[in-house]
Amino acid sequence: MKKRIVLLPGDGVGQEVVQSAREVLDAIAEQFDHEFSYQACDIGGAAVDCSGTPFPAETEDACHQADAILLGAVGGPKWDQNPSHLRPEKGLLQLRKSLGLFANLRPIKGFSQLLHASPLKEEVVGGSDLLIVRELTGGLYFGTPSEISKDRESVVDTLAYQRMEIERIVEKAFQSARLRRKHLTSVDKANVLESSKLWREVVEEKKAEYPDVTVEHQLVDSAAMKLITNPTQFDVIVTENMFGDILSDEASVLTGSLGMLPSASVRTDGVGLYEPVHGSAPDIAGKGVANPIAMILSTAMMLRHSFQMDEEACAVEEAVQEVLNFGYHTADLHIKGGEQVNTKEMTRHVVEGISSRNVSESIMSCYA
Ligand SMILES: NC(=O)C1=CN([C@@H]2O[C@H](COP(=O)(O)OP(=O)(O)OC[C@H]3O[C@@H](n4cnc5c(N)ncnc54)[C@H](O)[C@@H]3O)[C@@H](O)[C@H]2O)C=CC1
Ligand SMILES: CC(C)CC(=O)C(=O)O
Ligand SMILES: [Mg+2]
Repeated sequence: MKKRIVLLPGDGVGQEVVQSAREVLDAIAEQFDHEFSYQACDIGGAAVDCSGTPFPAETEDACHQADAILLGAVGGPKWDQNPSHLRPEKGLLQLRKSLGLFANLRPIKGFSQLLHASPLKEEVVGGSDLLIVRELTGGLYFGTPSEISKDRESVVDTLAYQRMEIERIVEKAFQSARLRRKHLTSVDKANVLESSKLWREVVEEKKAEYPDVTVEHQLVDSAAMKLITNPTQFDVIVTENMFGDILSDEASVLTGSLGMLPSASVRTDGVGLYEPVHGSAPDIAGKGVANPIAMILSTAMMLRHSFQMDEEACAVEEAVQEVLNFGYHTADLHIKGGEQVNTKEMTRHVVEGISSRNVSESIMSCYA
């Protein structure tokens, strides 16, 4: 199969982990006889430096024509003082909005080898397997007005949602729950926010269409606590943009590292954007030590969701599983008796796992 993939490395460790994704895709193409063509484009701080904007028109055009997009991360201290329209993060928000990618799927499933890599007790973390369905193109990150007064004495951000925006993400979450353990937790702040009251109302209306799915509502503050004290109570969590952003970084603790969490940003049909949950990690950028697994698992999500390449996605996930079985891990993790490796070595081990695989092997496990 022929596929056009746009690569958006962005900034910091984004550059390093997108290179890993490309090597993994090359191995998949060779093993399964596909033809992947790549177009690398600028976004974020790199684009501000080259073109004076975090989301150049050429990048936007390329993304609209692609079969799928892989993004590393954007941002870093170099651009922290930029005015808001020249912030790298703005480029990513514009990309998501331009493509209408309203649903961000963030699976959180720990690997058994990494149970003790979490600071939480093994008996708490064990068996946790959840999916955060985060609304991605509305809420506080997109509301207007969003401005600071000239005298810098007052500031406003706006949390706005249209009913339609809530309905479509809630539907996506119900559909996802149907394919999993059929339990949906809607997380909001309905004791205070009008947007959350409408959110809760929409969930209540929609649940009649999904009688096989059990539904509960939780307030975001206590949900944040339960996520790390009793994570196995969750199957699918649906929530608005900023709550989902924060809860998913928190949930990464269950897996041992933020460097383990993949994501897919999708709409009802069409192109998808696949991006790790983590950011540009300026504290380790350029050192070659970043964990590439979040990006590699995002690549597996791309194969499955955008290209319907289930076996190929499983091959990537199984190779990651195998590498961890051998005890290889990057510096953000620890495996008892294992060996610490850098980004390139980790990637090479995953690539070797894919290349040495017998294509007729049965599918052992699928990550998401
Ligand atoms: N999707 C994106 O492009 C995102 C961009 N950002 C941007 O990234 C920059 C840094 O933000 P932070 O709050 O520091 O969050 P971050 O996610 O970049 O890093 C948080 C911590 O996790 C570690 N970490 C992250 N990814 C890792 C990986 N692959 N391997 C090993 N360790 C990893 C980092 O070293 C750091 O200690 C900011 O400019 C922020 O706006 C933040 C989140 C998402
Ligand atoms: C630009 C930010 C909203 C990126 C981020 O933290 C995320 O999407 O998780
Ligand atoms: Mg985030």
